[in-house]
Amino acid sequence: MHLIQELAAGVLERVEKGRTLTEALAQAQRKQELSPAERGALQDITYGSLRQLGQLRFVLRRLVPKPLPVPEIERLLLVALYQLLHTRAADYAVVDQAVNAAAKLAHGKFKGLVNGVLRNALRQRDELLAAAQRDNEARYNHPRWWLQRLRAAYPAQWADILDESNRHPPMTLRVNARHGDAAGYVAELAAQGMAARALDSHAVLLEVPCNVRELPGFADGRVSVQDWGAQQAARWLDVQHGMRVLDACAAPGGKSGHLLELADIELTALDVDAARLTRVTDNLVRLGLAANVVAADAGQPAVWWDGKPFDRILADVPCSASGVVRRHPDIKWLRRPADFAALGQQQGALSDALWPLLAAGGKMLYATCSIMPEENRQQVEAFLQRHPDAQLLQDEQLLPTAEHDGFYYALLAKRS
Ligand SMILES: C[S@@+](CC[C@H](N)C(=O)[O-])C[C@H]1O[C@@H](n2cnc3c(N)ncnc32)[C@H](O)[C@@H]1O
Repeated sequence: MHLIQELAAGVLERVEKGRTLTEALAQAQRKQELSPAERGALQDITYGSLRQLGQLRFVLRRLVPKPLPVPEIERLLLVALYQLLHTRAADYAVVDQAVNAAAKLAHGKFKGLVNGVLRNALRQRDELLAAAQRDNEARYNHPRWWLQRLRAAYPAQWADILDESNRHPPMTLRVNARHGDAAGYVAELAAQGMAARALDSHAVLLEVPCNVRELPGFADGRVSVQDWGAQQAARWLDVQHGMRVLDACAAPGGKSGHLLELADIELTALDVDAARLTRVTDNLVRLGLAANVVAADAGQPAVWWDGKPFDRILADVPCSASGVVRRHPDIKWLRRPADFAALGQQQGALSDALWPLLAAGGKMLYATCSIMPEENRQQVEAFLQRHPDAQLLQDEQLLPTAEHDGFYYALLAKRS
């Protein structure tokens, strides 16, 4: 098991240096042949450590007031503290493994320190956790600047949003409307001993997340995994048979698939990232549906657009992803306050570039998985100022709850 601690500490290091958790985990798994159980353990420990990083750092500084000269030892301690404070792993085993892992670093100089710190953590557990509750970054496990922004935007809800963002995410399914509905699929799951409930006509919330291989009909495209908040996009766009539709930021293709399930449309699924775009193709193959899949920059339509206007455009623009932090706990530590200016610029430029591609009387849905107003309502207000032929039909800020992630949608119509 000390191998898992070492790998987990390495994943934390790569995230600290700016890699996403998904990339860092994939790299660790490529480097080392792991059994399915070890892969699961590595995933649980890294996701958990990043979810609780504010608290773990606070506890570590209480036990060792100054950062250690060897950052690998710091990360090893954070991982071991996560295991001691938040998992059912046997205390003695966690400490032994961390000491063995420390023996391999810095000529074993910190073996004794690692042993002492972890034993102190166990002895002082209750006091340390109580003290962490009194420090906002430790209590809410988000950077201080993030707390301030959220507090300003949501004076009444900020603490609930943060608590929700620190929970494990729900696993929600979208039943392919071409093959069935939520009520029928819930019954099918029940017959297999899997508890679930319908959220609407085609969305199903699983009581316990599972591997997709256990889902009846997954391989045949009868069902997909998609958060309920994300499922609102295709519904809002209200696609009808025969329409020309553009999904301008399509990868990995969750919303493209949903749009195609709802009507026989001519869909262009575009994304600038050719590697991510292969996942759109894979998803559509599994669903047995087809689109014109294009690797190109949505902001440069002259390069790829045939000049025929679209009846519907989905602009699911790149964003801070602040509404899906519980699925990607690295996000809150990777983002910087300065990112919002660059993201806002990109969001405005993409919306402006896409607007001329929309037919008169057509609709464009501006979407983000962010809860920050500067990426959402404020972007749309500025867009409406720049485009007098645009009318806001409806917008909604979804905040993360037990049933869905945080999303923003604004449905814009082009005056005829
Ligand atoms: C929020 S994700 C889209 C999620 C997708 N709509 C879904 O439901 O599965 C944003 C996507 O925008 C893409 N993107 C970023 N800049 C782009 C650009 N200039 N043109 C096209 N796609 C872009 C990214 O590669 C990323 O895949």
